[in-house]
Amino acid sequence: MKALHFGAGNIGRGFIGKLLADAGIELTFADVNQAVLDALNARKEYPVHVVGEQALVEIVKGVDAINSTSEEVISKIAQVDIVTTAVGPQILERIAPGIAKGLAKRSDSGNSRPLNIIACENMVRGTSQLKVQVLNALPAQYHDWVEAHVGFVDSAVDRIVPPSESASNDPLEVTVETFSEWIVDKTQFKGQLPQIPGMELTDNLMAFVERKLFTLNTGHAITAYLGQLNGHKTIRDAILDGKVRAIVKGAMEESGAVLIKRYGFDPAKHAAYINKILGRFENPYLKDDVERVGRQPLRKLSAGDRLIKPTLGTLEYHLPHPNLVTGIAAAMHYHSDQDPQAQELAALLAEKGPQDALAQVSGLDSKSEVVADVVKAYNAIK
Ligand SMILES: NC(=O)C1=CN([C@@H]2O[C@H](COP(=O)(O)OP(=O)(O)OC[C@H]3O[C@@H](n4cnc5c(N)ncnc54)[C@H](O)[C@@H]3O)[C@@H](O)[C@H]2O)C=CC1
Ligand SMILES: O=P(O)(O)OC[C@H]1O[C@](O)(CO)[C@@H](O)[C@@H]1O
Repeated sequence: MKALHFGAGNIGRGFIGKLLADAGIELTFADVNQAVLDALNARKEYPVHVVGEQALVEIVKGVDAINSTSEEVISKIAQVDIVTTAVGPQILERIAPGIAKGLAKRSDSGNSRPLNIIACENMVRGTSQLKVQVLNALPAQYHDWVEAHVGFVDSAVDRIVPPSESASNDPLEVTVETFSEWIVDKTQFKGQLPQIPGMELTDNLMAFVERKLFTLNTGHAITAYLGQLNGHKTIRDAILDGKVRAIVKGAMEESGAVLIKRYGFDPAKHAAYINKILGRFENPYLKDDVERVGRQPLRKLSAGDRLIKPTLGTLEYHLPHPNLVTGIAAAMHYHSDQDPQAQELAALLAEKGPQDALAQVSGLDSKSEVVADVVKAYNAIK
């Protein structure tokens, strides 16, 4: 088996790429970070520090790398059996044209072996969104062939992998938590279902995507935003602050009530899932900055993402949402000199004020009660 993985970053090296290589799959990374590409091609391996009760270092072997903007990507797509991505939601549209060219070459070369593409991004059905972008870039004469031979498989990816503070300045070293969960939609594969240890196959993906995105990521983001407001630099410090913890736990429970209603989750099991996540946020072995988790606040305040989607669910089922409201208000106060979206958010708030800025970013009705509640919380924080 051969695989091409776009995005040799934290999750790419620390989780998805590691699972593929450990399964004996011949793995090539595609990235744009030349230092990472050169190091991968020079060494063909890299260390993963799995931190927890017992820290261990696992060496990922038999990997190489190509530049994501090169023609080599096209020939790789024409030959491999699996393509995975972990580039960030906003980058998917940039890799779609290269994937389209590769699929055309695969068809023209008469390669009828099934190819499965799995986007591993913090998105709801990110691969289905990538499929639309690939088909938009692919001449219509190939579309039927793609439907017959290429699976676009949605997934839920869960492992906390902060940027590694490599003591040895190794650009490849990555530090990961022990916990990991990669769940893929088995109904979308073409050909044989691959048996990759650590990759769970399900026919009920949406329940798992929403459980992860609207529990872990919802809680994580609110921890980051309240953490910054309370002067904490790391997620651990923030979640150990009782004021922050109470609101984060409350928000995950409010979002959880929606998930329990929508997917019939067992309430006791879901409460345990929430408590396990709070423990993961406390992880003393991970150094995770609030800036990483709070990055790109416009994306995180958008309608289908971790703050607004759960709140819409509470409105749909007439469930309480005071802690989600506080979390949204805290997100609106997020600031970062390095994050263009944080600067854009601040400019929008200065120009339009909280009510209209929130409505524009989230798609919520500016005249709605929930927007009024958020504005009140936003001004109270101010
Ligand atoms: N870090 C984490 O704990 C988790 C991250 N994720 C998701 O994984 C995705 C990646 O996140 P991270 O690994 O944290 O980010 P990262 O920034 O560490 O990795 C992204 C990689 O993509 C590369 N890249 C940028 N443009 C590219 C292009 N055109 N072609 C190929 N590669 C390109 C970057 O050079 C970088 O190496 C995001 O969607 C994130 O939401 C999901 C679960 C956990
Ligand atoms: O990668 P994003 O969506 O910007 O957000 C970072 C999130 O990804 C994760 O790393 C895992 O989903 C969380 O640790 C964090 O909430």
